Amino acid sequence: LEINTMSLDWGYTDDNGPSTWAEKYPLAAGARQSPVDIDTSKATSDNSLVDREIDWSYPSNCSYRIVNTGYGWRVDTYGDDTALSGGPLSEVYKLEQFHCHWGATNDEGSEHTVDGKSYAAELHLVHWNSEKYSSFKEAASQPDGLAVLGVFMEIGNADNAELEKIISLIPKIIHKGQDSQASFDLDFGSLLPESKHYWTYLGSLTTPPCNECVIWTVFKEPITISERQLEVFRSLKSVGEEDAIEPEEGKLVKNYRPPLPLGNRVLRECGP
Ligand SMILES: NS(=O)(=O)c1ccc(NCc2ccco2)c([N+](=O)[O-])c1
Ligand SMILES: [Zn+2]
Repeated sequence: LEINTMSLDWGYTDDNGPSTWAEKYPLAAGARQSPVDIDTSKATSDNSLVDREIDWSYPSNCSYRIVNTGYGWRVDTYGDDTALSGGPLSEVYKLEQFHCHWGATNDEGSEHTVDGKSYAAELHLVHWNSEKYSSFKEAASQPDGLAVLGVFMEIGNADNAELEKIISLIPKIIHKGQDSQASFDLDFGSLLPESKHYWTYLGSLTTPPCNECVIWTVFKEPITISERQLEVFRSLKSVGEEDAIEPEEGKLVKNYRPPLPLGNRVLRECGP
């Protein structure tokens, strides 16, 4: 019996991409899925969020490892001294990890879109409700368990210097499963936009198992990265070193889920 370990049970190709996920991951067909298109005419700026700005606090040494998940890069963080609060959040959430989604060309790649516009990439900072739950895993099964900050990334002329610290490590994790211990000093202020203007809604993980456990906060203002930096993301491979394939095969050129219907969910907006 030859088990073909090469075929992933989900991914971003025509035969295992987002339109097939619900076959193996039924939550993907839920009514509270992410991402969504942010229709700015539907966003309500009611007083429920007035003066409820998002407050984050991350020590620069909280990142300890970067790993190739097969779906992209992910930086794992020590959450102990981190905190995310305010905005739509009723408790303090701790940073678990951050990662990114991108496309094959610069006119796609973000997961959320704004009035139908895609950005070239989208950064996700994932937090969990450590006030109410005792672990990330437990929180990921609760409707208010996770809080993810979404930051749009657009192509600019300059490199993003902080992101460069991550990009410089990517050649060490080209293949799925590879990781690099890295306690780099990261100024998160450069990975988040200056403006705290955001949209927020109740959604899900944007990859299987698509748990509907995320309070999403998407910043309106993008940060910029260079084309070269984005090309480095695209050099990552979705297969392991042992998978004998052609050099050009298995490149992670896209890892974004297209938007799902907002349905009857409320989309709130806050900020100047
Ligand atoms: N693109 S995202 O920020 O929504 C996202 C997607 C998947 C997973 N994880 C997949 C997973 C497995 C069990 C529980 O969680 C995470 N995360 O873990 O923070 C975040
Ligand atoms: Zn993500």
